[in-house]
Amino acid sequence: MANAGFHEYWVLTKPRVVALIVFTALVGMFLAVPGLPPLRETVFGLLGIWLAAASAAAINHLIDQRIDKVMVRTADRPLATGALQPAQVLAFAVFLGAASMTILIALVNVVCAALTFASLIGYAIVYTAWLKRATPQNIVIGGIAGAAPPLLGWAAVTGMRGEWDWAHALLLVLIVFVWTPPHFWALAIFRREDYARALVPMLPVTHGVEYTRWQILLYTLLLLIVTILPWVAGMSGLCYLGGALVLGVVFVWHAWRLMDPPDERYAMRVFGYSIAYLMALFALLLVDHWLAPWLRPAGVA
Ligand code: HEM
Ligand SMILES: CC(C)=CCC/C(C)=C/CC/C(C)=C/COP(=O)(O)OP(=O)(O)O
Repeated sequence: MANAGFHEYWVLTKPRVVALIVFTALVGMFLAVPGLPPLRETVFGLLGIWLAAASAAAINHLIDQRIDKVMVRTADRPLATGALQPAQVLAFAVFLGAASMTILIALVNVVCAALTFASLIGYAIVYTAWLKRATPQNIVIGGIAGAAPPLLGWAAVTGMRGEWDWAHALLLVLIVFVWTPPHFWALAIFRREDYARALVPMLPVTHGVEYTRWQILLYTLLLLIVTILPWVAGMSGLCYLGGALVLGVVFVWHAWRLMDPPDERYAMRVFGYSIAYLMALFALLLVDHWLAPWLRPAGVA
């Protein structure tokens, strides 16, 4: 357990993944209400969601120790190298999870706390301990947990009371859900030998690279369609629609090129684009909501 410090614990929280997750929750909060969302629910809601996602990420490290040791991409993780011991990681994850639940229950609301807890269990236990090892559809089903944060943000500021417009939140969840397979499978194509060695049944290992490329193309096309829905539902305006179409067409173009890629690393370019895509798409939702209300159909908040 030599040399364990802040950095090792920070790495356990998958900080960059969780940062984007928290951003999608923030967008869910802003789109939930006209004007600014309430300050306390926004600040503590984001803190609670961040702590829960970080806790889930730490549990993922704990459960995946054996796999992480075998894969080149993950071999330098704190548990794989022995920089941290399993008991330390467990204590850290429980602390983060308990802090999250305390904050959400005391300062936000129970609906948000319950949905956040379900997402934590969904990713840390259902996906990591079970689905990941069981089926090549692991990340499709497990993707529900990673896609939930816009709904968690929405729940934080509305408590899901009253009107039914929280169905709009489900559109944001649907977008992240459909985005997840091309996001992950692009990386999995490049890292397929890692997964094969670790005996993890990811799609490129079980069904081959060609089949996975087709799936990526199909999901990016579906994503292009699904991202039109916020405009169809009157939740977002033309500013969003235009941006979403441009971003989506570029994603489809990348997926199309991946069918016959210029080089082996091209899959990682698609993976990199997927991250920039989601960031930009959610930023667009926010900008559209705030800066371009005049482009939205009359009467829609
Ligand atoms: C089941 C769902 C998901 C799977 C299986 C998955 C898988 C992965 C993997 C394997 C990596 C590479 C991590 C590394 O090399 O350390 C990654 C990176 C990343 N993922 Fe995902 N992901 C999922 C969902 C999400 C979601 C929902 C978000 C955000 C909303 C997200 C955002 C990111 C970001 C920002 C990175 C880059 C991290 C970095 O540069 O360090 N992912 N993802
Ligand atoms: C409470 C809440 C909002 C939870 C969110 C859950 C969360 C942190 C989702 C992130 C998804 C992710 C990084 C999956 C990769 O796991 P992996 O084990 O396939 O990847 P790895 O090999 O890099 O560990």
